[in-house]
Amino acid sequence: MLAIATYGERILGQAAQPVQLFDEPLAALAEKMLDTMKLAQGVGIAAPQVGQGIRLFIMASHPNDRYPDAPLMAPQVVINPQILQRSGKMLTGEEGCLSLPGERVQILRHESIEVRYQDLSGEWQQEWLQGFVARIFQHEYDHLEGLTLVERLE
Ligand SMILES: O=C(NO)N[C@@H](Cc1ccccc1)C(=O)O
Ligand SMILES: [Zn+2]
Repeated sequence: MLAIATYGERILGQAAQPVQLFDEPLAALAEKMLDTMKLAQGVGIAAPQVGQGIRLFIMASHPNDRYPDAPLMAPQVVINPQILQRSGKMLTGEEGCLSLPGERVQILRHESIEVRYQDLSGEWQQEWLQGFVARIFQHEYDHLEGLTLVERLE
């Protein structure tokens, strides 16, 4: 569906802007991002990766060829996310990035995080995430800050 920017493209190094309008075009973008992510066998995707410099990403952990052990969750559209708390405990785990095709690297992340974000209707959600889903959230959040796996390599 949408073209995915690859490492080195300017937009991946920029901080994204907060979302203000929770309108139909935003919902349409989220839908296209989900389709694009599924086609690429992904478990998450951030708006800057499809050329949109806004603070929106999708988390959609599900077992597939690339992540056979991934837990199944309903896809979640995350808008204007905040990380409120980070566990002291850190875990190293394997990550890939749709903007770095073929790369799989070991990355250190917080084991659990408390997060707050808006959904497509603008409603605020607040919850604790742990494990692989917390990992995806941290990975996607990095994209909104203009960071990729490359900047996270120890
Ligand atoms: O590139 C993206 N999202 O930005 N997609 C990654 C998401 C991800 C994050 C953390 C661990 C594993 C996988 C993917 O391989 O589906
Ligand atoms: Zn990525």
